[in-house]
Amino acid sequence: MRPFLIAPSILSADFARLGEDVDAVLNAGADVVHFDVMDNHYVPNLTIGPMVCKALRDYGVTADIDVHLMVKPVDSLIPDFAKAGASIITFHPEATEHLDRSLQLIKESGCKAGLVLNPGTPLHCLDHVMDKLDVILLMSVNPGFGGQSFIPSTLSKLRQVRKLIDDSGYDIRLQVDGGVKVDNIAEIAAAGADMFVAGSAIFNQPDYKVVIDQMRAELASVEA
Ligand SMILES: O=C(CO)[C@@H](O)[C@H](O)COP(=O)(O)O
Ligand SMILES: [Fe+2]
Repeated sequence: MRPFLIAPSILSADFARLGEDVDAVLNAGADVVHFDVMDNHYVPNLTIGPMVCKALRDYGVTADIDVHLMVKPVDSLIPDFAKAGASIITFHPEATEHLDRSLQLIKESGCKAGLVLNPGTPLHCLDHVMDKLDVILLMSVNPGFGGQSFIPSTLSKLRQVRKLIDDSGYDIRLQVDGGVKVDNIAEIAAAGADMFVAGSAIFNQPDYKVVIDQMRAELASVEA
């Protein structure tokens, strides 16, 4: 399996000093910035858009920015986020009329593309698009809010998707998002995830490096 990636969700960052907080978490050892976009329509919460992504780039953030779109419809925002500096764009299949077209739009915009499956979303929507995916994101909470508890049935879903990816032969990351903490990250990795979104577990602690180091130590026990 490829190296594990830790992607702090900036939903739990300090928005009043976002650039500094993102720098701090990257300097503490995070790999990727997870950027949650909510529209108060597809999910019952409202967050940030392409201007904030561009602002982070202008501030000097060079790490990959992983844009998790929780918006409906998705297509019109894809070029806007690509221009704003997104590296990866993921969206939920329920939020678009044309799954394949939305994936193609992301690829054409020069970004990596991913699908996000909610806890209750079946796996069959992956069937005919595996060749267009760089990331499959399994939500381990229902989308809309940080700070929720990990839904345990995600573990068996992760095992199923890990097998699908391995059997497909495609180079696809398996990301998990929601309720990821130091005390469950090893179990989640053992089930097949290789990219871990964590918001409250990191940003609600005074020292980000301590948490990220603890997460890496847990992950090392799985790699061994
Ligand atoms: O997409 C979402 C929520 O919809 C996530 O990215 C959360 O922001 C993760 O937060 P924690 O569960 O880690 O606090
Ligand atoms: Fe997210």
